[in-house]
Amino acid sequence: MGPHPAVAAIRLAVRRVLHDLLTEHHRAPAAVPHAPSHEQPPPPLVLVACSGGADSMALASALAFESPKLGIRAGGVTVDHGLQPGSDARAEEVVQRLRELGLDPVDSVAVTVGRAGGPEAAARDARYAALDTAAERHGAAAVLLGHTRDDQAETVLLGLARGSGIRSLSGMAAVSGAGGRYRRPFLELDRQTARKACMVQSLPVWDDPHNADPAYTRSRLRQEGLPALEKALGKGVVEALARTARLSRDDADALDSWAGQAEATVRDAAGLLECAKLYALPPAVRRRVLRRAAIAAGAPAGSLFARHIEEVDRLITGWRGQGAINLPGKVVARRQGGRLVIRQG
Ligand SMILES: Nc1ncnc2c1ncn2[C@@H]1O[C@H](COP(=O)(O)OP(=O)(O)OP(=O)(O)O)[C@@H](O)[C@H]1O
Repeated sequence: MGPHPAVAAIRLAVRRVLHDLLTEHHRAPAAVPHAPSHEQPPPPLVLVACSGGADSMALASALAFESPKLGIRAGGVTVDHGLQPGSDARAEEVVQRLRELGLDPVDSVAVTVGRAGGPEAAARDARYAALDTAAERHGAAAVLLGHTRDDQAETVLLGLARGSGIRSLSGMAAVSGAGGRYRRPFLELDRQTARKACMVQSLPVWDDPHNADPAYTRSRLRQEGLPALEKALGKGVVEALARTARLSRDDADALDSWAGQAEATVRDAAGLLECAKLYALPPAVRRRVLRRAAIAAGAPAGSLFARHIEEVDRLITGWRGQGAINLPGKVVARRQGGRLVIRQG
């Protein structure tokens, strides 16, 4: 008898990602350029980022099962955010469970969570910094994350509510981070499947109280928002939102690339943006050109919002002699004699 369907599903999702990694690994140029060609590169190491929750425990179990069959080494990392009493002991428990699955090396990394951008963003920043460091320390080819289709649906809704365009509707990428380090094998898998896979494999899981804490936006969306949407629109809404993410990502990528090409055509010989040429661009392309120019001038991408760009855009499309626009990073945009000047100071 084969494995339970939920276990088969998580293993298949991980196997696909491991296959991709192996293919990339064998295509990559040798780390030592003049090494004799008969020397095989060492087998790649893949780490699982594990909180001890159902999604990442299911991921860890599937990685432990699939990796030896492909000659891949598998390890794990758990991050202790230090936000709850006893979090260090829980992290040690996660380490224990990962070792019991046969993963090696397994690290527990304690981080200090700052305050920048709110508690959720600060914890995420600290976590990714710790995962990056762990991946580099071990020379890992990839770090697997347990985000599911439900997480993706939540991310799309959060992006929609921000009102900042299709890039924020495109959710999380299956591959992201420096050199494509982060992989999300469960992005097309629902949370219930991961939970079920843990249950039938008798894997103990830890339910993070933050996930149910109404103080957090994502928790409210998870507990109240999505269930209400499913009630109103039907169960298919999660899948539809995940599809929206995939389609929006392709659209956003295409528009970004169009804007990259358009930017060169709207600059004069001195490199200044010509307002008349900007005006002639489709609004979606023009706004992207303006965003690129603001970032190139020193505006931090993370604090440059759609409303900033809309204001700069009005210097082109709603010109009535208005003054300079102040942007984050002390960047100023002003219109001068048919040119748009965006620079710091
Ligand atoms: N403390 C942590 N240590 C290591 N990895 C983490 C930690 N918290 C989250 N991750 C990684 O990020 C993914 C998404 O985390 P998030 O908190 O959004 O979801 P979650 O529902 O808590 O996930 P899980 O059920 O796996 O705990 C996790 O599946 C895991 O891969």
